[in-house]
Amino acid sequence: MTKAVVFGTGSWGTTFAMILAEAGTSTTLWGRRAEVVEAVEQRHENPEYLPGVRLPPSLRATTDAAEAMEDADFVVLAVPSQTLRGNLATWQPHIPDHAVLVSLMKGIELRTSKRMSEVICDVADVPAERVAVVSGPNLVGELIRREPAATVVASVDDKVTGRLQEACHLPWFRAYTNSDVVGVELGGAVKNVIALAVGVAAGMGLGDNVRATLMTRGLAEISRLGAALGADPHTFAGLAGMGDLVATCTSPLSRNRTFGENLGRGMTLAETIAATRQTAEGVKSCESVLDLARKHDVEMPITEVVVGVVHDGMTPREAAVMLMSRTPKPERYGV
Ligand SMILES: NC(=O)c1ccc[n+]([C@@H]2O[C@H](COP(=O)([O-])OP(=O)(O)OC[C@H]3O[C@@H](n4cnc5c(N)ncnc54)[C@H](O)[C@@H]3O)[C@@H](O)[C@H]2O)c1
Ligand SMILES: O=P(O)(O)OC[C@H](O)CO
Repeated sequence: MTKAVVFGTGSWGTTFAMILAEAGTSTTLWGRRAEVVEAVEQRHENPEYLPGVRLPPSLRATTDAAEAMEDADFVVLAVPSQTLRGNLATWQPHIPDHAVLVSLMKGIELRTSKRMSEVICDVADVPAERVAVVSGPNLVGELIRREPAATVVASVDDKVTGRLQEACHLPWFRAYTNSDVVGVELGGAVKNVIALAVGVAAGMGLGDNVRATLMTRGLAEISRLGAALGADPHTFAGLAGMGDLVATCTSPLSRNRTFGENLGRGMTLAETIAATRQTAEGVKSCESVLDLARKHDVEMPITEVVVGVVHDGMTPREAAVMLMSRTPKPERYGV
C-alpha cells in the first residue's frame, strides 16, 4: 500500500491528506500543535481550519516527524512557502531514501527567488527526479464539499507523476499529469499576485472589463516569465495556468483575491493583514516574483503595481493610472 505523510495541518494540507486517504493511500498528517493533531486523530476533524468537515477515520495524525515519515513513499509539504526552507531542514534527516517530496505550495522564496521544488532540492539534497508538485484550481472551500475538481501533478520523472496521480485520483478529484514542473509552479505562484490585482480592482468598484483585462494581461505576464525560465507555453493554457488563474481571480473563496479587495476598498495594509487568518501567498511572493522577473529582464507591470500597492504605499488609483498610461504595445510582446 502506498504511504504518504503530509506536513501542515492548514486548509490545503488537511484537505489533500483527506483526498489521499480517500483514494486508498495510507496517510498521516504531521502538525505542530498537539491539540490539532489530537482532534484529527481522535475526533476526525480539524476545527481550526476545516470546521464541520468529517475527515476519513483512516487518516492518522502526529506531531512526531520521524514517526510520520517511517517508510513513506510521498512526503507532501503544505506549509507557507516562506517557512519551507527552515522547516524542511529540521525534517530532512528523517526523509526515507526512496521517498518522493511533493510540494503543494504556491509561492516563490524571498531573497533567493527560487521555486518551491528548487528549495526542496537544495535543502533535502535530492535530485529533481525525486520531487513533484501539485497545482491547479483547487479552492479548499469547494473541495471539502467534494465538489468535482481537477488538478495537475508534475514531475520530470513520468513514473513519479503516474504513482502520485494514482495516489490522489478520486471520482470527484481528477488528477492530470504534466512534465513541465517550471510552468506548473509558476502558474500557481504568479496567479496569486494577479488575484491580488483583480481583488483591488473589484474593491475599487471597477467592472468586468477591468477584471478580464487584468486576468488576460496577467496570463501574458506569467507566459513571458515562463518563456524566460524555459517553461512549456502550453502549460499556461492548462489547469495550472489559466484554470487556476480564473478560479482564484473570480472566487470570493480566494484569500489572495479577498486580500486585494480589502485594500481596494480602502483598508490599510495592517487592517487587511489582521483580517486575513490564513496564508495569502501573493502578499510576500509578489516581491520575489518581481525579483525573478528583473533577474531575467522580463516586464511584469501588473506585478510591479501589486508590489507598489501592497508594500510601497502606492494607492490603488495611482496603480490604475500607471497601468493605463504605459506606452501602447503589441498584444503578444515578449511571449
Ligand atoms: N487553501 C487553498 O485553497 C489552497 C489550495 C491550493 C494550494 N494552496 C497552497 O498551499 C500552501 C499552504 O496553504 P494553506 O491553505 O494550507 O495555508 P493555511 O494558512 O491554511 O495553513 C498553513 C499551515 O502551516 C502552518 N504554519 C504556519 N507557519 C508555520 C511555520 N512557520 N512553520 C510550520 N508550519 C507553519 C499553519 O499552522 C497551518 O497548519 C500555500 O502555498 C497555498 O498557496 C492552498
Ligand atoms: O485562497 P487562495 O487565494 O490562496 O487560492 C487557493 C488556491 O490556490 C486556488 O487554487
